[in-house]
Amino acid sequence: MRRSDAMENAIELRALRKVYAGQGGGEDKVALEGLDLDIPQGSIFGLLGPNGAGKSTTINILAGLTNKTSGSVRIWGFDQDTNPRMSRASIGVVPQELNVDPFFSPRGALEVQAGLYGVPKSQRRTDQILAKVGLLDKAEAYARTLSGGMRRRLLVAKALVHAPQVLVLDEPTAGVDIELRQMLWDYVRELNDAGTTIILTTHYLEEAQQMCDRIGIISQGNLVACDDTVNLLARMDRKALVVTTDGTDVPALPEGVRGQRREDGSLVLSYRKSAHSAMDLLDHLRNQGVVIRDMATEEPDLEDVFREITKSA
Ligand SMILES: Nc1ncnc2c1ncn2[C@@H]1O[C@H](COP(=O)(O)OP(=O)(O)OP(=O)(O)O)[C@@H](O)[C@H]1O
Repeated sequence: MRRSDAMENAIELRALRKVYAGQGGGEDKVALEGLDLDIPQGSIFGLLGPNGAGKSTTINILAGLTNKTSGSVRIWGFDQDTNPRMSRASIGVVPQELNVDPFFSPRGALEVQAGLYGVPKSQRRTDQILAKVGLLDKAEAYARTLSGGMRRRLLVAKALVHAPQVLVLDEPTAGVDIELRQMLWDYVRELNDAGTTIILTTHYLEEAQQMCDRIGIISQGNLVACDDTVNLLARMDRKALVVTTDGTDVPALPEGVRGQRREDGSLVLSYRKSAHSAMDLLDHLRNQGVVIRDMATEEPDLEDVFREITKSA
């Protein structure tokens, strides 16, 4: 099938199913139950889910590293089955594991990768990419002498040699220090601004909230939520009132309101926006004789959304 010109999605998954065969008479494992997922062109899309949800399986199928059991995968409008060459050329994947060939220098590794993808010598941008990821001064170093952070950057560079329209990063900042994380995100934003669609998985929900304009949540092989980040947050009916009080106990609270002391001693009241207001709760506390020194309200974050959605799923 040909690439459709009216394409708006960088990725389209339909009824994507993956069953891992049980080893040595063990039970089969259904990792993806039949995933339907659209990832819009130009987005920074976060694929989230608890451990074992099926994120890596999805990414490995996109990368062509794992065979799907059934369903269809379209990358940049190219069907993976009927147009494997073009669909593969449209995507670059930065794997989770820091596997780099210890005997290649970064420059050598990029040249080999470019060869694998059939990038003609005249079109290679090896040193430009190395400079972008801050590895130009290490271009000739043995990969085995690179630090973890440098290896991560080398893997990003490798995924970019064929200038893919879609870049997938599987847990790119796991175990990465703050400085490198910032540099990585700056670069990812730069690539996105230049038109690359970004898909990432991360366990840092705060990071996903900051980086991703759209988020899909997988749980037990099913897509349980998929929406723009702002909509996901707005969907939450929860809010929190944080008060500094004189006492240290948690007073009696109206039904449906959860109260908890934080380590700093502040009292957090978590409530449904549709059922209570901060003003009601302040009145309630005062009526109980609680002396309030300071107050603030907090909107829900992605952590709350994630907890709520995966709990009900
Ligand atoms: N090669 C395999 N053989 C058998 N089962 C597998 C294999 N790979 C993954 N699984 C199982 O499939 C399910 C989904 O795994 P997957 O690695 O896709 O989850 P994940 O969302 O990436 O998890 P994590 O956040 O822990 O990386 C899990 O139950 C896992 O144990």
